[in-house]
Amino acid sequence: MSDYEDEMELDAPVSKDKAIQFSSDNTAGKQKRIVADLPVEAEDNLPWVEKYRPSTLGDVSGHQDIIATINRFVEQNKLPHLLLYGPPGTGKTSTILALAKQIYGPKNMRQMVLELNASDDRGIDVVREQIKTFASTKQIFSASTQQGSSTAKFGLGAFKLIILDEADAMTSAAQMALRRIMEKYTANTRFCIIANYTHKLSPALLSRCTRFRFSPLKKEDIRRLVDHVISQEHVNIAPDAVDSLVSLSKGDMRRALNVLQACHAGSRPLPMKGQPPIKEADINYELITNDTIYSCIAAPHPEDIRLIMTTMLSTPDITSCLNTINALKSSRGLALADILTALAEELQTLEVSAATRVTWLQGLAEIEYRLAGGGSEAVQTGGMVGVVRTGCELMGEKGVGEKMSVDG
Ligand SMILES: Nc1ncnc2c1ncn2[C@@H]1O[C@H](COP(=O)(O)OP(=O)(O)OP(=O)(O)O)[C@@H](O)[C@H]1O
Repeated sequence: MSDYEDEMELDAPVSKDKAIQFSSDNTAGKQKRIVADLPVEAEDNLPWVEKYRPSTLGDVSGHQDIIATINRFVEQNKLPHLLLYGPPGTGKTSTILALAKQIYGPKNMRQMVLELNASDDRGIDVVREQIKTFASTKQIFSASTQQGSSTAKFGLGAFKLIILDEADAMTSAAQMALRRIMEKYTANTRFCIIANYTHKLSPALLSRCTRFRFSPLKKEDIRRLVDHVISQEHVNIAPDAVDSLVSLSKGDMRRALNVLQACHAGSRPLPMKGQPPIKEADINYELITNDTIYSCIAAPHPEDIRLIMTTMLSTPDITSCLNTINALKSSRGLALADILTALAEELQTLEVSAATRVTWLQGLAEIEYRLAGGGSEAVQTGGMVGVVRTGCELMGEKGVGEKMSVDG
């Protein structure tokens, strides 16, 4: 799509409802995020992660300290270069987009914000050409014309904003080039670097930014948005399934929303007597259960993990132990990597001697490492049984057996 067509699309008549629209500008070979007004129907078709993306800083779940500090920067008109880092799906991109919207207002974001996904555009040419061109051009409107933004009040409209998403994928040459550009254009540009890992970023770049770590979201923060989406989208889900969804998301809001949407899409409307329903809210969907959530996430069910653990702890005969586990793995379609994660958590709940615990943790960590490096699933399954049994031998059969009977 040409820039001209982009403009036409933004100028098209629309309803009052607004949403962020994404567009891939293939001509420039880069991803661009475009803020546009969308009709309500178009908004309905968005994936829930986009439909419910926070549109103001106040909508961002959790990270209260970070949001408060960023708000203070804006109030004092002292926005530094930012580095937002942390695990996926915790709100880094959402936070900076909400901030940009607050500073410039939705209408001016296209002129004032350049968003580059460094995974695609990681070369030195991008830094040299695209960023330099954008950073060096002057803005074409004054702060006072920016409707619906806090810019006029705070005078931040003087700055353009460059968002470098997934910057840890940039080459080191591009990072070197970037640090010069950051310095050169500080008078009229602020950079926001987003990354999962800071160790892949050059120290020179790190020292130029104020860093904020986005930790995995707390369960209550995920639950609040999940509950909101459930009621907005009329999802029919059992309460214990919501609990499982929230804890299996492990602090990743994107994962929680994607799984919820996938499960909802998979649940069929129940047959109704009389007239067919007119509104979405009137349709009754099949109940989403705990099992639906586990199979959608492809996580092993806690009962299966408990059975695997009990088998290993109580069966000294390694061959029959392996046969039972392999049969369960193939009947339930379980992957060893998933079993290891859940098993390590489950073993932690047992009261065992320090020597046994160390043997288990160290051994499982090694197996996970070998598996990630391409080790054979069958051989490593044997390794897992060996590690757990070695820990049991250290305690003597009685110790572990007694604990298992206490836990039931
Ligand atoms: N803190 C949050 N509050 C509300 N919604 C969130 C939050 N974090 C993530 N989300 C939801 O998850 C989606 C993905 O979030 P976002 O793109 O901000 O994650 P990210 O931390 O930048 O992840 P990545 O490192 O993978 O780029 C958003 O569209 C939003 O719907």
